[in-house]
Amino acid sequence: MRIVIFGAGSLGSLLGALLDSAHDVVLVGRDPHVSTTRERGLRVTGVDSFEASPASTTDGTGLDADLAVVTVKSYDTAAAARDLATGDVGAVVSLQNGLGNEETLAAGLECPIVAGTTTHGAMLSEPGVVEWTGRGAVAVGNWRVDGASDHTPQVDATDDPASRVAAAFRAASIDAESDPDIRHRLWAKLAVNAAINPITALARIRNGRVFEGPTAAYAERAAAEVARVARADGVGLDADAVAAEARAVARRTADNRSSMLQDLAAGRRTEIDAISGVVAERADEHGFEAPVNGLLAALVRGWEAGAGVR
Ligand SMILES: NC(=O)C1=CN([C@@H]2O[C@H](COP(=O)(O)OP(=O)(O)OC[C@H]3O[C@@H](n4cnc5c(N)ncnc54)[C@H](OP(=O)(O)O)[C@@H]3O)[C@@H](O)[C@H]2O)C=CC1
Ligand SMILES: CC(C)(CO)C(=O)C(=O)O
Repeated sequence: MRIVIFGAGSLGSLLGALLDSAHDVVLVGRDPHVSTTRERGLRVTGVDSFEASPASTTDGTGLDADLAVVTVKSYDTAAAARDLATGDVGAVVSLQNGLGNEETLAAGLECPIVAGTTTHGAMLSEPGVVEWTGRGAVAVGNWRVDGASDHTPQVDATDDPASRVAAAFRAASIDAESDPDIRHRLWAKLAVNAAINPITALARIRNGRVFEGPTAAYAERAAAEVARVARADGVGLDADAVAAEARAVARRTADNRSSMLQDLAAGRRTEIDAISGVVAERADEHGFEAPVNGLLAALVRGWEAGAGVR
C-alpha cells in the first residue's frame, strides 16, 4: 500500500516508521524534521530501537495514496482535509484524540473515512528521532456520514475500509483491530482525556495526582459529564465505568505529563476544543449543561488567548 502520514510529529513519525516495514510510506511534516529524515533517515528509540527510511515532504497537496493516516493535532484537521482533497487518496483514517475530527474530514473529503484510536505513546525528541514511549494498539472503525459507526457485520474484509486499514497495520506488525462500535471507544477515550488533560495542565501536576486530593472530585465529574453527553448522542457509556477507567489510566500513566500539560508548559495551543470544549457544546445542543467541562474549557482557552496561541 502507498500510505501518507499526514502530520509527521510524534505519533505520525512512530507510525510512519513502523508502517514503512511493509508499505510505501510518505511522511507529511515540517522542517527541520522532514529534511533531517530525508538526509539521515528516521530513528526510533525507546520501546524498540530501529531505523526507517520513509519518503517525506513538507507539502501535503496533490498526493496520491491508497490510505492517508491523519495525525495532526485536532485544530489542524480542517487544513489537513483541504490539502488531502487536492490529491487522490483511497481512504483516510484519523488516529487523533478528541471528538469531531471524523466529521471535519468527512465534510472536506469524498473518500471513505475511518475513525480510530491508539494507545501507543510517542514523542519527537529531536529532528529525525522519535521516542516510542509506550507500546499499545490501534482500533479502527468505519465512519458514516450521519456520525454513527457501522454496526453491520463485516463479512467481506476485502471491501471494507476499516478492515483493510487494520490489515495494513497488522502487515507491519502493529497490533490493530477493526471495531464495529468505534464511537464507543472514541467517547470512552474522550472521557479519560476530559478527566485528566485539562486538570493536569491547569494544576501543573502529573497524571498520577489527578485522582488524589482536591482535583479528584472534578476529574470524576468531568468524566461523568462525558458519559451523559455520550448517552444523549446514542452511545451507551456508564458514568462509574468511565470514571473507573480514567482512574486506572491515571494510575498506569502516573509519571506522565499529559499532552495538554506539555502543550501549556511549552506555550503551545492545546486540543481543549476537541476535548472539554466539545463536551460542553454538545451538552448545550442536547439542552443540558456540562459545567465542569465548560469551566475547564474556558480556563484553558483563557490561558491560550492570554498566551497569544489562539
Ligand atoms: N503523541 C502521542 O503519544 C499520541 C498522540 N495522540 C493524538 O495524535 C494527534 C497528534 O499528536 P502528536 O503526534 O503528539 O502531535 P505533534 O504536534 O507532535 O504532531 C503533529 C505534527 O503535524 C504537523 N502538521 C500540522 N499540520 C501540518 C501540515 N498542514 N503540513 C505538515 N505538517 C503539519 C505539526 O507541525 P506544527 O506543530 O509545526 O504545526 C506537527 O509536527 C493528537 O490528536 C494527539 O492527541 C494520540 C495518542 C498518542
Ligand atoms: C492518556 C493520556 C492522559 C496520557 O497522558 C493522554 O492521552 C494524553 O496525555 O493526551
